[in-house]
Amino acid sequence: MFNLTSPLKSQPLLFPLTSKSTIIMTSSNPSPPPITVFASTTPDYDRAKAVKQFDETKHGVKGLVDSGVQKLPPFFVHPPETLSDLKPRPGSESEVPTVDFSAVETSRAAVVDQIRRAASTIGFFQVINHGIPPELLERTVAAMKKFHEQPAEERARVYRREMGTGVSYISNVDLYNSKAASWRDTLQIRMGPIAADPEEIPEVCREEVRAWDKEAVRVGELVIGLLSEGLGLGAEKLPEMGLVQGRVMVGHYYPPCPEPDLTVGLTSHADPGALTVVLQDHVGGLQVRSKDGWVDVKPVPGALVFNIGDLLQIISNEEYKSADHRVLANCSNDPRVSIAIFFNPGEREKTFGPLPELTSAEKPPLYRNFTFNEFITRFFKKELDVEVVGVEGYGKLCVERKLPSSTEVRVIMKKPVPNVQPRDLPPIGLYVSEEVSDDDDPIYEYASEELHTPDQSQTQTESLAENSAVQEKSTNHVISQNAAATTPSAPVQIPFKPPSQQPRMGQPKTPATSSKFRPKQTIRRPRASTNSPSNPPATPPPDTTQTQSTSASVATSEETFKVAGSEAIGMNFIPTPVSKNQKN
Ligand SMILES: O=C(O)CCC(=O)C(=O)O
Ligand SMILES: [Fe+2]
Repeated sequence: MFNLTSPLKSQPLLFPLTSKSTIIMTSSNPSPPPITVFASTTPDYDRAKAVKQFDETKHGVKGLVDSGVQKLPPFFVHPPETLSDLKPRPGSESEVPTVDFSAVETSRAAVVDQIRRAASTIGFFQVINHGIPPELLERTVAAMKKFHEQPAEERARVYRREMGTGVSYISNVDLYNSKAASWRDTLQIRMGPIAADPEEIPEVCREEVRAWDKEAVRVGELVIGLLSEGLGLGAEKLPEMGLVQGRVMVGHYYPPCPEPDLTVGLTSHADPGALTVVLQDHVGGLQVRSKDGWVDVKPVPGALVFNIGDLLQIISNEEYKSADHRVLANCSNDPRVSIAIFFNPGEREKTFGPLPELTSAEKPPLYRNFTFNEFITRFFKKELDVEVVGVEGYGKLCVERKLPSSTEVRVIMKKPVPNVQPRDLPPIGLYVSEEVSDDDDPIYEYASEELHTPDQSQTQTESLAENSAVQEKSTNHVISQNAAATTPSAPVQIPFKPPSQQPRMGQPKTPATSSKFRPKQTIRRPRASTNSPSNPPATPPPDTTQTQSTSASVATSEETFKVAGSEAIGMNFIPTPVSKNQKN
């Protein structure tokens, strides 16, 4: 899954491309020399052109390594705020527990407890003795490695950004939108609810990935049952919600990196779906963010790594935690291979939200109900759309628009917002609307009255039950600090209209409740698109990369919006509902 940290979390600022950056590396070397990155900052460096050229080779990062590169192409160099934070806390790996499933039969309650504890703290755990034959796991990793190490022409045959066939080999899903590329290539395969035609899956790994998917579903369902018990819901409740039917598999290949201190393998993100399982090889580099800092998820032979996704965090009303995680650039001599499966609901129109069993007057729902369709659309909109970044001054809601180039547009809401508390803030996508006017300039509009005026006529309970809003994690994080500083009074629950009544993209405005803001710079966006995450356009339009080189414009492909700034791998494969005559 997109900061990008999570699509739901605060994003680092864009990499300033206009000036030379000096990065002081904090390594074990007592006096590390400052590393000066001239790369992306050289005035005549045409980043957009370089990115496009790289993409058009269709050979991925592996192709670069095979060509003998010793220095990173500049567009792989990450910003100082990422690079200065690449080490884990020493000795912290023990925080990700390893759970032995051979005890499920004999001591189920103990296993449930171990999983519950991990899911509600660090959000990650490893599972051993899960019953998947070790040879199958080894064969699957070897087959995926073989795919990525085929002759470049073979790989190039499936190198594509569009997902129509359900199979795509790609380097950096967000290549055209991210602030910096990552040292990794990926083979993505849709496994459910409508699996890719097996003939489309590269033969070199076809049999293995299908067998791995089958076994992973079995273990995934068991894990979801145990997680369900951990919530006190019995073993059936979560499994009955069909959370493993929509599946995307990603086979990542992280080639050895010549300058691993200047880039990453996979940027920090949280997975948006319900649950993820990762089969990783021996190399290592996966890290999860704990409350005290980054923690290694060390390879354990034969183990599967499980992590809670955003959807399960929401369903569990935050009993379970969807944690940020990342992969460091590979500093070993061996390539790293990992194969993840994202478990998502199979039905996009089904409604999700905190389970009523998990809410009460003391534990009110922290999110409102939504369809998975809506959730995932918001996920993909998040990075490029307006984002609340803080409360400035006395209760002024500050939103910021981030673009894939060096443009940032900051909009300060004029209306004071007293008593803003993290939980009171609305989901941004539902409240900030954007229009393309006649001259193609977007107009930002904030329905301020509607949003922030508490409706005193409703009781708190009613407002929570009927109108509780989906909360942005990023909003929560950022606002909670700022709001605490500016609004010390007790939280006030502010009711919101149901999403269907909120201003949306392209809907007519209500002048009485709107304030208009014009961004400082012209931003060109498509007038309309019918593309959906499951139905992306064939290719980025020709001007996509070019727009990135000009700081005042934004990519014009709907697909690039959806994956914007995100490494939400595989989520552009969001499954469509299974039609009656099709099955997995
Ligand atoms: O490669 C890994 O170990 C993790 C992959 C991951 O987090 C993802 O694909 O979302
Ligand atoms: Fe992930």
